[in-house]
Amino acid sequence: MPLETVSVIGGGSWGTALAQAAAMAGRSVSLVARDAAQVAEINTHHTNQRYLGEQVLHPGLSASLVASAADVIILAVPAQASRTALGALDPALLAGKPVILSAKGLEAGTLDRQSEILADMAPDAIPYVLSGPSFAADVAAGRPTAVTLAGDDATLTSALAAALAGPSFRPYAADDRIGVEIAGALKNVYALACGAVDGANLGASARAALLARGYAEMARMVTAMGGSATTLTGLAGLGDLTLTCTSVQSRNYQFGMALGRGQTVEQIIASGAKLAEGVATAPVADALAKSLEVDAPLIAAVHAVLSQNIDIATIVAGLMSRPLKRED
Ligand SMILES: NC(=O)c1ccc[n+]([C@@H]2O[C@H](COP(=O)([O-])OP(=O)(O)OC[C@H]3O[C@@H](n4cnc5c(N)ncnc54)[C@H](O)[C@@H]3O)[C@@H](O)[C@H]2O)c1
Ligand SMILES: O=P(O)(O)OC[C@H](O)CO
Repeated sequence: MPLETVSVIGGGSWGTALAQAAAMAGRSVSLVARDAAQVAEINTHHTNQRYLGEQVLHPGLSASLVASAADVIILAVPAQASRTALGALDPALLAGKPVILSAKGLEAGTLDRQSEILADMAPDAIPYVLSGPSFAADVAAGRPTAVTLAGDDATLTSALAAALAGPSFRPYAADDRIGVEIAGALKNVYALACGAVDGANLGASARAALLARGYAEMARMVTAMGGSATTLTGLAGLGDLTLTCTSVQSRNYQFGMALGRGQTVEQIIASGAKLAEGVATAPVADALAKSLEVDAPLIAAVHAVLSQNIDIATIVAGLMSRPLKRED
C-alpha cells in the first residue's frame, strides 16, 4: 500500500503540527483548512500564525481549502467536529484508505469513540488512532516527541509508523485502539481536575494522589470498554496523563486552573479559553461509567464541577470523606 502522500484535515494547532511532522518525515503533505486567508498564509509565508505563531513550516507542506486524493488521511479537528468533518469529505477519498484519528475526546450524545464515528461515516476506511504526550508546538518545532499509533493490522501499522517517523517524531506501533482512544480522551478530564487542584492551591501531594487514582480509574474504564489496561503503561496512558496533568502548557490543565481559582465555565469560555476537550468529554465519560457500572468518582467529580459549578473545596471534601477502601 503506498504511503507517500498525506492529507491532514484540520488547520488548527494539531493538524498543522502533524502535517509538519509528516513533511519532516519526507511525505508530500496537504493541510486542509477552512479559512482562505490561513491557506494563503501557509502557502505564501509558511506560517500558521494563529495556531503556531512564528513557527516556520516545512516546504513539503502546502495548504488547501478542499481535500484531494491522498494515500493517508489524518483527521485533526476537535472530537466534537470529527463527524461533521468526515461527512464533508468525498467518500471516495476515505474508502480503503488508512485514516488516522488524532482527536482526544468522546462524542457528546452518541458517547462514541473516534473510531466508532469513523466506522459510521466511512465504514470502508482503515482506522488508526494516534495519541500520546505531544504538544503541537513541540512537534512543529521538531522537539523530540514519541506517540502511540494503534491499528488492527500489525504490518500495516508498522509501515504507517515508519512513514510518519522522523528524527524528532517517533511513533510506536500498537494494536489496542480502544485503550489508546479511551486514555487520550480521559487524560483531558483528569487534566481539568489536576489544574483545578493547583488553581485552588491544594498542594502537590493532592495532585499526585489525583494522578495515581485517575490512572486506576482510567484502567477500570479501559477494561470495561474492551481495551487493555496494559496500554496505560505506555505513551498514550501514563505518558500523556503525566504531561497533560502537570503542564501549564496544556489547555485542559489551564481550564482546570481557572475552575480552581473560582471561575465558572461560562466565565472561562467568555474570557477566550482555547479548546479544552475534557469539558465536552467529562459528561460523556460519566455517562459511560454509569452505564458500564464502573466506579469513577473522579470523572463524576469533574462532571459535577463543570455542570453544576460546585466549588472545588466542596468537591474535594466529598471525595475525601468517601468510605475507605482497598487500593485495588
Ligand atoms: N494542540 C495539541 O497540542 C494537540 C496535541 C494532541 C492532540 N490534540 C487533539 O487534536 C484535536 C484538535 O485540536 P487542536 O489543538 O488542533 O485544536 P485547535 O483549536 O487548535 O484547532 C481546531 C481546528 O479544527 C478546525 N475545525 C473545527 N471544526 C471543523 C470542521 N467541522 N471541519 C473542519 N475543520 C474544523 C478549526 O477551524 C481549527 O482549525 C483535539 O482533539 C486535541 O485534543 C491536540
Ligand atoms: O493542550 P491540551 O490539554 O489539549 O493537550 C494537548 C495534548 O493532548 C498533549 O498530549
